[in-house]
Amino acid sequence: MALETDTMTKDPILKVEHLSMRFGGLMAINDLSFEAYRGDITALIGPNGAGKTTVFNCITGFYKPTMGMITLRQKAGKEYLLERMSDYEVNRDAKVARTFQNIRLFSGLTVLENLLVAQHNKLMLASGYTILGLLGFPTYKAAVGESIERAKYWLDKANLTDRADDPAGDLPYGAQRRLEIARAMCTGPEFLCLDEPAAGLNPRESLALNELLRSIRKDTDTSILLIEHDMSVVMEISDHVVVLEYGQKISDGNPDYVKHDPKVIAAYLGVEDDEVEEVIEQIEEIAPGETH
Ligand SMILES: Nc1ncnc2c1ncn2[C@@H]1O[C@H](COP(=O)(O)OP(=O)(O)OP(=O)(O)O)[C@@H](O)[C@H]1O
Repeated sequence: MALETDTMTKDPILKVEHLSMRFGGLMAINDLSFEAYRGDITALIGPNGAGKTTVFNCITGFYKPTMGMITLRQKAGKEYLLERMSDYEVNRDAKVARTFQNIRLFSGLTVLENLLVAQHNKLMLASGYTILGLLGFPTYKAAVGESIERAKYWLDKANLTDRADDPAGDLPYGAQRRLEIARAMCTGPEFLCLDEPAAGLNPRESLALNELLRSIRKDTDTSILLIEHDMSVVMEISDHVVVLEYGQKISDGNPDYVKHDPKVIAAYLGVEDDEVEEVIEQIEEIAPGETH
């Protein structure tokens, strides 16, 4: 299969090798291999039921795959075999953060509190897990200051500073999505997995999301893997796209390559491979230049 990405110069942060996941008689993921590169926004796309969320759940320790290896290599070179780790360890040790299809904020806490709670682990570590630590340790005080600075930084990046004291549950939907991403960023992840971040957003909210994701790519060392149905988001912000159908990879490359891949067109239009040429001709007649 052609891989239209310049893989020679790319540094993989995530390697998925021969991943399979069976649910009873259903092979949800079947011998899937792909890489996500450091600093990139990689999109995992495919029709409904293709297996995208299952891949996410395997990467983030929510499912134990039936077979296969998932290796995350941090910037400093340390490697983690994610398929052997719990969801908690994947987050704490490998520094992989995620969001879910359905929003999971603390809706009764304020926006700022949500960002501070996300840094609880770091603060407890700095306290030495003792009351004396909380009261007197300079390391704890420094960690508190750092957490507040980090929260302020992500409030600003997510364009939520003016809503900092409002309950998270009162925010419009698009702002809640950005808050979830800001909260994940407050944990200082090396790898951020976003499950349909643009789902249900209006065009303006979608633009604000794109801006936030671009600023993560530009201003931080965090690499992003996202599942997305909204093709305008995928094509606009992704560096690399992996396409699944029935649990298998059908295309892998840069957005332009994937967009014109007949297999991808066929999968999305729900036609057989041998009908693709005919469909492409029809598309060419309706919208010249949209296909090769
Ligand atoms: N816990 C589970 N138990 C049984 N079957 C499951 C489970 N999770 C997913 N599946 C099945 O695995 C297949 C892949 O599902 P998955 O949710 O990963 O697809 P998806 O590409 O994320 O779909 P969508 O775009 O609709 O969210 C589906 O047939 C689904 O019904």
